[in-house]
Amino acid sequence: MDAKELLDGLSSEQREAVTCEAPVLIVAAAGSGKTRVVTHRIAYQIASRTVRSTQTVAISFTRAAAWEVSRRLYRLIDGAPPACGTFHSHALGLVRDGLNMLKRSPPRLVGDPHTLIAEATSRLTQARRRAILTEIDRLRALGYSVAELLEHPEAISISNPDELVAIFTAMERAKARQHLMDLTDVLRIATELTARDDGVGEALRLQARWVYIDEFQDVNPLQLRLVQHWMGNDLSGITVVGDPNQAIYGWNGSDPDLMIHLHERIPALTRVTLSTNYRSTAALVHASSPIADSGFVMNVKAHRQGGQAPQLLGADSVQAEAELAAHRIQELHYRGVSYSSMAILARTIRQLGPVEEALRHFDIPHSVLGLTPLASAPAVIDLMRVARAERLSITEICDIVEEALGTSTPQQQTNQRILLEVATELRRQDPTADYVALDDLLRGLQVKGVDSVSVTTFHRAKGLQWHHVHLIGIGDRSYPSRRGLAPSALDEERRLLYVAMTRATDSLVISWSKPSTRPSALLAHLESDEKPATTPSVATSRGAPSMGTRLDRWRVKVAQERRLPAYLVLSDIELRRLSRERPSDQQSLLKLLSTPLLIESPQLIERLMTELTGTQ
Ligand SMILES: Nc1ncnc2c1ncn2[C@@H]1O[C@H](COP(=O)(O)OP(=O)(O)OP(=O)(O)O)[C@@H](O)[C@H]1O
Repeated sequence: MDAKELLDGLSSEQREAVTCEAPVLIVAAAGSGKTRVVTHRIAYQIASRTVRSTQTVAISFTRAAAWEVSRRLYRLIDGAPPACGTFHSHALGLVRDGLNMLKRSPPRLVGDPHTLIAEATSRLTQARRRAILTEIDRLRALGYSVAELLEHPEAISISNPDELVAIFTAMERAKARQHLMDLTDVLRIATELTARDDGVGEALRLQARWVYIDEFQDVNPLQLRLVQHWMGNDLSGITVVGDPNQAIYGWNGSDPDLMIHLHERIPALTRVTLSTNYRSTAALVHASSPIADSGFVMNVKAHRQGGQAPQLLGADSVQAEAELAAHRIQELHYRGVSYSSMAILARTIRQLGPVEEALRHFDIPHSVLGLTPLASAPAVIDLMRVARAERLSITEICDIVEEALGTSTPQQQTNQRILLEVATELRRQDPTADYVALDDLLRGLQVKGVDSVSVTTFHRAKGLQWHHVHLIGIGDRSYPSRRGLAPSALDEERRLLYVAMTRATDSLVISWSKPSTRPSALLAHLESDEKPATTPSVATSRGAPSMGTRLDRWRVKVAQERRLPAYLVLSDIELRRLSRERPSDQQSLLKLLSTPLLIESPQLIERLMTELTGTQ
């Protein structure tokens, strides 16, 4: 595409973000088209010869995001696109190239360095061990070495810092002894190599004259330091895009202040704001915006007008809440909504269990934690099983997929081709990748053409969107969790809820279950806008269950007897109608029903009547 074409279809603020001169900070609201802007900006600058592709680097936060950027650039750029990858994949490339030039072999990569210090931590309780290791990870992400910590023990934020330093030292020694490096070391070694005052450093620095970083709010000091050295301490060619309101990786040392105060490091920085949300209806933007306010006011505007405010629902138990979500999904699907345009999101992986169970119970196709139908397609499962069993490298995987393509059915080939495309791109980004990295990438990918509900965590939902989203576990007693009560952690939980709420394009349900009796305090502004809805699963506060709860239990019982989804026995709409109208005879009951199963079964009508009138 030529430079002019690349501006087609962009709003005026997006055009400004694409065309303005670097260095630039693009502050982008949720749903404001960050990926479109980043990819069009890179392509535009290459097409207008402002930057050279070979000296350009695009950095994303996840493999899935890097893959998406790379995929789009292939379509937008005539010729070879620039290097796209995550911080770690770029850093691995630098370590490999740099050490190669120095004729040294790179240390072997170890996934989890904590496994190396089992002995040094064996006396500790589980909780203390976890606290120390988490704190070591945080300090390392901030760039601290053992020597630096000895000079600045005040940086350690847990009790008995000497114990932490001793364990940190043991970990570093174990890695050195076995010639190992972990992912944090990869960033550190890459930084040292790029900072070298010799031909090696010079050659590496040539790669990064222009750098584009997406999701900049999640950058930690170690990552920023790498970029700074890689660019030869000249940040004039940098473009960063992000939203401080979506910073959710504090545990990894990331700090939205790095973005908010970037102009202090780069005085020539131009700031462009993308304040229009193209994703969500005005009602949803209105509902999520107050949560976003973290001293970084953005005044988000909605491109789409109208819409419904989020629905607030309470349930009796975690299981009832999960069933509620499943019912709603089934009902929407019944009305023609595709499964893949719906998602159920939770704060923690643990909360997804009951949801998965409820969806399985109702035979609703779903993908948990982004394990997409591509990853679960039989042809892909078979190949990945071989890859895992034989611990194949990415090159070997590409070979076996290519081989399999020759003998597969056309149906198998569709998924295998996508797999090959993904594996080939991963090999290009990171030739040292293996089956673990590919597995990881496949989990994060949304594949078109297969219909299933996404069930995932708030963290993993970042950057994605669905038409209808249901957030579970957002009650006054459960969100934020007790762990989130320190002021900085509380801020992060608030931002996390903001990320989750802004994933919905059209409708959003927010639910909770006992012991919570109302929505999280973070949603107080919604409660005053709209009285929380009562739901089929809500029980009265004390004593006898409400009519809604009784009818819901009744339909679940009948559904189980007949091995049917509950919505086919009695839909949510009918259930609410019956709770409200309370018909006292069969004739008025029949007028309120539309589900064929009930209408055609005198026996069920009689049982339902008994339930409604409370006679046993
Ligand atoms: N100029 C535009 N006109 C119409 N739709 C647009 C425009 N720009 C972006 N969109 C649409 O808005 C939606 C959100 O875009 P995108 O996912 O890139 O947002 P984002 O800024 O990355 O959001 P988030 O940070 O919340 O993940 C997408 O459906 C995209 O196609």
